[in-house]
Amino acid sequence: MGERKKIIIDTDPGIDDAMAIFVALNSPEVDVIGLTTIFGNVYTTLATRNALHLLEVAGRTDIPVAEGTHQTFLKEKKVRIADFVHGKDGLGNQNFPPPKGKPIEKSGPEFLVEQAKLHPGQITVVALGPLTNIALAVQLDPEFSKNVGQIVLLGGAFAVNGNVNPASEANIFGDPEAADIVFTCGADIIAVGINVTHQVVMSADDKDKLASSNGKLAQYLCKILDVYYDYHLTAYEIKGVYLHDPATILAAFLPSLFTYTEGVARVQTSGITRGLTLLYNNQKKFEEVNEWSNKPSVKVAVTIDAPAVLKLIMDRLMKS
Ligand SMILES: O=c1[nH]cnc2c1ncn2[C@@H]1O[C@H](CO)[C@@H](O)[C@H]1O
Repeated sequence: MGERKKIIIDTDPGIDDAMAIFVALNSPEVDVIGLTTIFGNVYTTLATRNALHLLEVAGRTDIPVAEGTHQTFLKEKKVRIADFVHGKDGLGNQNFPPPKGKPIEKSGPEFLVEQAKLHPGQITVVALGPLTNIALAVQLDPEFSKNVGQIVLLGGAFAVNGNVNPASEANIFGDPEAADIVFTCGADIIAVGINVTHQVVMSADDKDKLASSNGKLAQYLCKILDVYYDYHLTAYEIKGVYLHDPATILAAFLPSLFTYTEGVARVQTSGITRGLTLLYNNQKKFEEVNEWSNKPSVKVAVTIDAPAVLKLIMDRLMKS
C-alpha cells in the first residue's frame, strides 16, 4: 500500500464526531496528524476537552490537539450550540473525568496553516463542524487554499431541507459567513451534505452488534450513544441514528463510495434562509453576471453507497 494520507480533523465532539475520530484512528489508509476544535455541538472549550479525552480513550495521546476559535467569523454573530443532540457534555451525559493532556500552544487556524505549508498538497482537512477555523486559515494565509491538499467537509443540505430549519444544515448555520468563504476559496473541496448522510442509519440492531463486540472503542461508544438515539426518536421518529461525521471521514480516503457533481456553491447569509447552501449546476449560461459567476467550483456528494459505508464504519469501530 502507498503512504498513508495525512488528515487533520476539525471537530466539535459530539457523539458522531467521536465515532468519526475512532473510525479514522482504526483506518490503515490514514494517519491522523492532529485535531483542531470548534464550537457547534458544544462550546469550543468543551470541544477541546472532549478531543483530548477521546484521544486518551483511544490511547493516541501522541496526536496534537489545537484549540480553535471560540467565536464566529463575524465576531458579533452568536455562537449556536446543539447540546440537545449530544447531551450537555457533548458525549452522552457521561460526565467523564477531565483529560490529563493539554492542547498545543498554536491555535487551530495556525496549526492548519502551518501543516499545509509544511506538507504542500498532502494534507486533507476533514471539517466536521462549522467552518470558522478553515475560513480563518484562509484569511491568515492567502496560500492556504493552494497548500492544502483537500478539504472534505460535512455541511449543507443540497436540494433538500436542512436540520436546523427547512433552509439550513447545522454546520453551515453555525457560521454561514465562514462557510461561504471556504466554498469560494479555490481549494479542492468535497462537500458531504445531509442529502447523502441521512441515508446512513445505524439501527438499534447495529448498536446491539457494536455492544457485543469486545473492541474497547465499540464498548465506549455504546455508553455514549443513548442520548443520540433518544434525540433521533424525538426529532425524526426513527429508531436509529444518522452517521453524518463517520460517513464524511470515509469520503476523505475512500471517495469512490460516493458520486459527485461539480459546481459553484454559495451560502445565503441573510434573511429567513440564512445558512442555505445553493449549488449552481452549470446547466444554463445566465445572461447577467451573478453571485456564482467566476467563482471556483467544489465537488458535492450526490449519491452514497450507504450499505458499504455502514459496513465499513461498523467493521472499523469493532476493531480493538
Ligand atoms: O437538529 C440538529 N441541530 C443541530 N445539529 C444537529 C442536528 N441534527 C444533527 N446535528 C449535528 O449536526 C451535524 C449534521 O448536520 C452532525 O454533526 C450532527 O451531530
